[in-house]
Amino acid sequence: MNILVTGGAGFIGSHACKALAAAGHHPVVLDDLRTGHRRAVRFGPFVEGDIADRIKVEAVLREHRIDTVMHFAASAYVGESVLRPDLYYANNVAGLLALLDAVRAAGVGRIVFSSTCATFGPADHKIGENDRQAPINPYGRSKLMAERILADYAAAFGLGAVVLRYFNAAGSDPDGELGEDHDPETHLIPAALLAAAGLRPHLDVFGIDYPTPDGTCVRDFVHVCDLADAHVAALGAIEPGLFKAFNLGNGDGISVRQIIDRVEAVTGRPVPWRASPRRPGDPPSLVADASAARRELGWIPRFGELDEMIGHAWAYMSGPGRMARLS
Ligand SMILES: NC(=O)c1ccc[n+]([C@@H]2O[C@H](COP(=O)([O-])OP(=O)(O)OC[C@H]3O[C@@H](n4cnc5c(N)ncnc54)[C@H](O)[C@@H]3O)[C@@H](O)[C@H]2O)c1
Ligand SMILES: O=c1ccn([C@@H]2O[C@H](COP(=O)(O)OP(=O)(O)O[C@H]3O[C@H](CO)[C@H](O)[C@H](O)[C@H]3O)[C@@H](O)[C@H]2O)c(=O)[nH]1
Repeated sequence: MNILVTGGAGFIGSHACKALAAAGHHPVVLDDLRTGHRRAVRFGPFVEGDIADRIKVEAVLREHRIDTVMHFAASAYVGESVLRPDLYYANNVAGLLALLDAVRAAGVGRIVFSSTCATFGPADHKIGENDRQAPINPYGRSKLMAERILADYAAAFGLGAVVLRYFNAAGSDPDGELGEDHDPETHLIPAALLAAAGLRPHLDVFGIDYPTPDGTCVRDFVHVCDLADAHVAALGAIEPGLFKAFNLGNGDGISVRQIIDRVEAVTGRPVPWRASPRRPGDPPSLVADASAARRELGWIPRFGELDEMIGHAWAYMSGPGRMARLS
């Protein structure tokens, strides 16, 4: 299939392109490089552009005879969304509407969408697809609005939509070709690795007084290659006029303190850290029940071990090219 991958120069989108190409598909990347990298586009053509540019997007869809759109492009930082909600609603909601105009105009009827556990509110149990979605930050609300738009377009226009709600993406391509490369790096595991590498003086632990076993936030980490595999599987689940959503995680709740311990064990280096105030918008705990994805998509995570995720991320970060860019 010919697949338009918006955000394919980013962390998860680039890994999805690799998996799609390995499965015999043809990924075409559309990305404006606001947080992604040209060097991460290696598995098909690259078009530099904004998802909100309807004319360009429609032309790309027609030129490459696109069957399916995989929509990764978004603004995706919880903390930033609290400070700049305007950016999040513009890119994640208005941007999606523009993209969907082009998709309809070009007669493309299939979409896979990157959603998030941030569309759920705080929960004290593993979160299933039918749990109440009550986001507590603008990022999560923008993604929930996007889900609702897709569901309404499926019902009204016959669009086939599969929504994949990732929990916390982690790790990197075991071949070392791709990895997480954000500037500044705000995600927990790479931030802890930077502290272990001596490239940050310390890791700030945002809140040590949460109602969790050790007082720090709990998340469910899922390997980026397992997320990529889920996208390949999702292609077979798209049905005209239907909206389907799947939660993707390993079902293991891991705290920030536990991440520090495992990063120290995997790297063999200390992670200096200090307690800092809570980060606005952070739910105490988010852990997935991904049984529907296993059952209906046949999704079987290959890299469910946390140490392996940290090891792959560390191998990528300590590789010569990346280290040279960081130091
Ligand atoms: N990283 C996570 O843990 C996580 C968890 C849940 C959901 N998600 C979602 O997965 C998707 C990918 O996240 P990521 O971690 O790879 O982020 P990323 O920032 O690495 O990738 C996003 C890519 O989209 C591009 N982009 C953004 N806005 C664009 C626009 N208007 N036009 C064209 N390109 C644009 C960026 O340049 C970048 O290459 C996002 O939709 C995010 O909300 C991520
Ligand atoms: O330097 C840091 C970075 C993070 N954290 C904590 O570690 C946890 C995980 O934070 P991340 O920023 O790594 O990830 P988030 O859970 O905020 O966000 C990620 O998962 C979200 C779903 O919750 C979104 O989908 C988003 O795209 C993706 O970045 C949070 O409790 C955060 O406060 C720290 O203590 N110190």
